[in-house]
Order: sequence, then structure tokens, then C-alpha cells
Amino acid sequence: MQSMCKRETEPHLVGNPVYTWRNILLGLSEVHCLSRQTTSETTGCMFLNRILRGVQSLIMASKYNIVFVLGGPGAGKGTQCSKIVDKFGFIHLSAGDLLREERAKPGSEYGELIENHIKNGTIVPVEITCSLLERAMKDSGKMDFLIDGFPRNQNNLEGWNKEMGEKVNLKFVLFFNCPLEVCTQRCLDRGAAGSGRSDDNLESLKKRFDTYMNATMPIIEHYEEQDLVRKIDATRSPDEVFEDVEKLFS
Ligand SMILES: Nc1ncnc2c1ncn2[C@@H]1O[C@H](COP(=O)(O)OP(=O)(O)OP(=O)(O)O)[C@@H](O)[C@H]1O
Ligand SMILES: O=c1ccn([C@@H]2O[C@H](COP(=O)(O)O)[C@@H](O)[C@H]2O)c(=O)[nH]1
Repeated sequence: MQSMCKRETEPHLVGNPVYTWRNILLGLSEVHCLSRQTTSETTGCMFLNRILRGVQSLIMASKYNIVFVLGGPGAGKGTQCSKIVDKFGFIHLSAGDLLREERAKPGSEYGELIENHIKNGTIVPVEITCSLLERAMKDSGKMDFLIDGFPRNQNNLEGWNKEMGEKVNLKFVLFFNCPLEVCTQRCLDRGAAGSGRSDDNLESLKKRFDTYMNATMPIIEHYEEQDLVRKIDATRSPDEVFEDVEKLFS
């Protein structure tokens, strides 16, 4: 049977609502035609597949698109995220920033707990971080997010998957690889320049690196096994690093 109309089948259009509805309607109209003609089972399957692809595309279109951004403290995650936002229009959600905002709210139920974790470089329970992230995603009214500094340990990963797994499409994990000494110097310089962060000091940094090596690296390895990690050499200048980053978003 001749195709009634040219349809888009390019993979990059999957998730595009116009593509989705167009393919569903075309698939349905073709099934309708088929029911009035004698034709082979194979052709029928082809059109059913088209409908299924349309439905799948519709489901993808209704999910949030996520890129997790990971790397050691001071690796340059926030710096690169703002460049991605400027060029590619994602919404940047830093889990650390959301926790600091929550900590600063007068009368916050979690303020003290968050401050203790931040000073000690340990990880806030996922229920708190995940609900801050989900609320920020909903409030933004947008669909494309860079989630910076999360998930940081097994508890984060499991809690996120349970609460958000079905609601998101994880595109990839952007991993800024940077040696401890370079990261430490950047955080100390940031502290000296007046970041006001209670953890930009040598004592907290030692603990943050400990957590990074023991709790966060296994999460990066977990995503590596799924071939989702895009590793970037973060030791170079911000512009040089971004040259590699932008290729992943183009
Ligand atoms: N490529 C770079 N070269 C030199 N300095 C950098 C580079 N990228 C960022 N910096 C500087 O290093 C410091 C840390 O950068 P940034 O805040 O982006 O890192 P981060 O990974 O988000 O840190 P954290 O995890 O502690 O929030 C900042 O003062 C920033 O200006
Ligand atoms: O998912 C998260 C993210 C951050 N934290 C705590 O905040 C500090 C600072 O995080 P930055 O990403 O460096 O801004 C981090 O050391 C943790 O204590 C967290 O618990 N969970």
C-alpha cells in the first residue's frame, strides 16, 4: 500500500509533540484504510508499530529531560552550567544551592540539619533534596534541566529513582574530571574571594573529597556501566572546557 502522506521518522523528532500527534493520526487513518482493504498481516503490523511509536513519543514528550552534572567540589560544574544555560536554554538547578536556600529560610524545619551536613561534607537525606528539586522543576514550568551536584550517593540514587524515575528522561551524565589538588585550590580561591560558603575551607574540603571519592564516584561508575557518562577534562580554562561541553548539546 502506498503511503498516504510523507511522515517524519527522524529519531531526533521523538519527543516532539507535533511529530507525535501527526504520527498517531496518520497511523490511525492508515489502520482505518487497512480495515477496508485486503492486505497482509505484515503491513498491518507496520502501522500498529507506527501508532506505538507515536504513543511512546507522546510519553517521552511529557517527561522532564534531565542531564545530571557531577564532579568533585570546585571542578567547575556551576561555571559550565551557566554557559550551557546561556547557549542552550536549559534550566540550571544546583542541589547545593537549593539546600543553601532552604537553610536560609527563617524557621526552616531542616535548616540546622542541612548546615551540619554542609559543614561536614556529608549528604542530606534524599527526601529533602529530591522534594526541593521536584518543586523547583514544577515551579519553573520548563522541561529541560541540568541537575548539578546530584545524585551524590546511593541513598540519593535510590530515592530519586523511586520518586522521579518514571517522570524523567535521563539524557546523560556530564562528568567533570578534575584532580583533587586543582579542585582544592579553586575552592580555597573561591573562599578567599568571599564566597561566604561555610565549606570553602581546608577542613571541610577534606571531608567533601572523602564523600566524593567514597560515595559519589560509585554513582558515576553506576552510570558508566549504563554508558551514560560523558567525561570532560575539567583542568583547562573555562572556555576550553566548554568547547568540549557544547559538542554534547549541539
Ligand atoms: N576551568 C576553570 N579554571 C579555573 N577556575 C575555574 C574553572 N572553572 C571554575 N573555576 C573557578 O573555580 C571555582 C569553583 O567553580 P564552580 O563553582 O563552577 O565549581 P563547582 O564544581 O560548581 O563547585 P561546588 O561543587 O563546590 O559547588 C570558582 O571560583 C570558579 O570561578
Ligand atoms: O545533593 C546534594 C547536594 C549537596 N549537598 C550538600 O551541599 C554541600 C555543597 O554542595 P555543592 O554541590 O558543592 O554546592 C555538599 O558538600 C553536601 O553537604 C547534599 O547533601 N546533597
